[in-house]
Amino acid sequence: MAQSKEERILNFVLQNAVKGDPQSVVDTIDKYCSQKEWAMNVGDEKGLILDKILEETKPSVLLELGTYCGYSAVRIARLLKPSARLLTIEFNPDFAAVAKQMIEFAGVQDKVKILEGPSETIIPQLKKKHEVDTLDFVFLDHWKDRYLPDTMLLLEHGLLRKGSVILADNVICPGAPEFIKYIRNNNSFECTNYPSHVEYMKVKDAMEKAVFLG
Ligand SMILES: Oc1cc(-c2ccc(F)cc2)cc2nccnc12
Ligand SMILES: [Mg+2]
Repeated sequence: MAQSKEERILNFVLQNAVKGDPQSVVDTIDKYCSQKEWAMNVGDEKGLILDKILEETKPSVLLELGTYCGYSAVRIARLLKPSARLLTIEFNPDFAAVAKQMIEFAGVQDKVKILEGPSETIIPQLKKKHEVDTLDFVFLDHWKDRYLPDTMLLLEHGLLRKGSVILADNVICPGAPEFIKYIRNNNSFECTNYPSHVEYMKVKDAMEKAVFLG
């Protein structure tokens, strides 16, 4: 079978990054995707915003929606304290297979667990099947029309607590207008916008942070 773009990214990492060094995996993916083939990783510019918010929040239990090749899972895991855990949901089995190898090569597999399937099915299972009480940090980076319904699911299933941080990628491009309209008009959330650019491009984008007030 012809190689996919995601397999080409993985192979470039396996051949050029340092095994067990998450920073080198992040840098190598950025190098490939800025010079050879564009891919929808959060990238280094928005990645630095993600890093800063993680360092301010110091989360222990994290959820990511949209694993893709595992770039942000590795980027997040490299900053987590030893006891912290990241659950990451990926709908596409081919992407999940690449991400699994990426995460293992980076050496962060003890902190990251990939949950394969649709977010609308997995979110309701987090408490009973994945031993989650509440989430400290949620990174929304999957299909933009799922941002609002999945946020509603998190609330409905009591997965957010006072101070839980939701960080959403791509609120300008491709955009998540329904999510933004809801979250900015909901008094239970304190929102902050972080202007940036689409990964590896000059096109404007932004991330939105929403802190749940309980
Ligand atoms: O960060 C992203 C960027 C884009 C994207 C695609 C095409 C463009 F032209 C511009 C931006 C799509 C994404 N889908 C899911 C998760 N993250 C995404
Ligand atoms: Mg994105």
